[in-house]
Amino acid sequence: MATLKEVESEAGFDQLIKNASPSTLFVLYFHTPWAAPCAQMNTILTTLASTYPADADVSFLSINAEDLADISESYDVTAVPFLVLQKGGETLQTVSGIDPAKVRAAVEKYAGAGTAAGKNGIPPPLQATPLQQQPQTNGAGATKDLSSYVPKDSDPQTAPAYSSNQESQAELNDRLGKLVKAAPVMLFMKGTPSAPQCGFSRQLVSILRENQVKYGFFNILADNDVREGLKVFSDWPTFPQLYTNGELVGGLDIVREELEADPDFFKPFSAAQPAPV
Ligand SMILES: N[C@@H](CCC(=O)N[C@@H](CS)C(=O)NCC(=O)O)C(=O)O
Repeated sequence: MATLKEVESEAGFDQLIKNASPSTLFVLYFHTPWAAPCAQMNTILTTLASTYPADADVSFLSINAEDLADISESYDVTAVPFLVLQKGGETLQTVSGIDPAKVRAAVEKYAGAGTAAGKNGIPPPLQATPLQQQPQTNGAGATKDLSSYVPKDSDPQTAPAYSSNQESQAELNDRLGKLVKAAPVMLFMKGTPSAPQCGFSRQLVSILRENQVKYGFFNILADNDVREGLKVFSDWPTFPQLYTNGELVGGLDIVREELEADPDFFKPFSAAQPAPV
């Protein structure tokens, strides 16, 4: 059966791509060791890979986005987890964040379905049950984003569907407490970095990009509990909200002020620096 292979070096990656047949589908999975959602994505992709035979024309590669910065830069990776589907040197599709159904649908679209037996081994969220559902947006592309979703349960597969009445206040606070620490820099925004749904969020994404900050993000339009809960939890009424090491920095205006006062504000979180552990 096919496996998810860790790419060890840029040279190794180049070699793999160069030697591949033009018909091989590459599933490039960018991750970092410190981003909690990547652990879930790892399980999802390992299971999905196992549904294909070893000689299938599909190659699942896991790439540490920080250690192999040249590769992640060449694929415009600004947040993890991030998936690129590529064939014959052409990017066919990207998937940002954890969305098991979307990941599986994307891979199957280009590689065909895996084996039925293997499919049965895919955790439930990969089949029908979404981890969260979101109200339909205006169709601008950010229909679902869970990139830095940390489930309230220890088992990611049993994370609750989006619903206001399923989660007590204490449970929500517990989830929010984990979410704000899901990555050293966490951005709670409207939409996704590639498709922001609000100008303030768009501007903050640009600032993070300019400063080469590696960050996790959460689309608050995907989860109204998080949207409303975070306003109370952090006593901050608007979005975007930026957190570093679990502490609220503020919204767009505050981030601008911080940067004005200290242009190196993001240096500890910059792609140029080793990731804090
Ligand atoms: N000046 C604010 C602007 C942010 C803002 O006003 N956001 C509004 C509109 S996008 C908001 O989040 N409102 C609450 C909501 O939509 O839930 C900042 O510095 O971040």
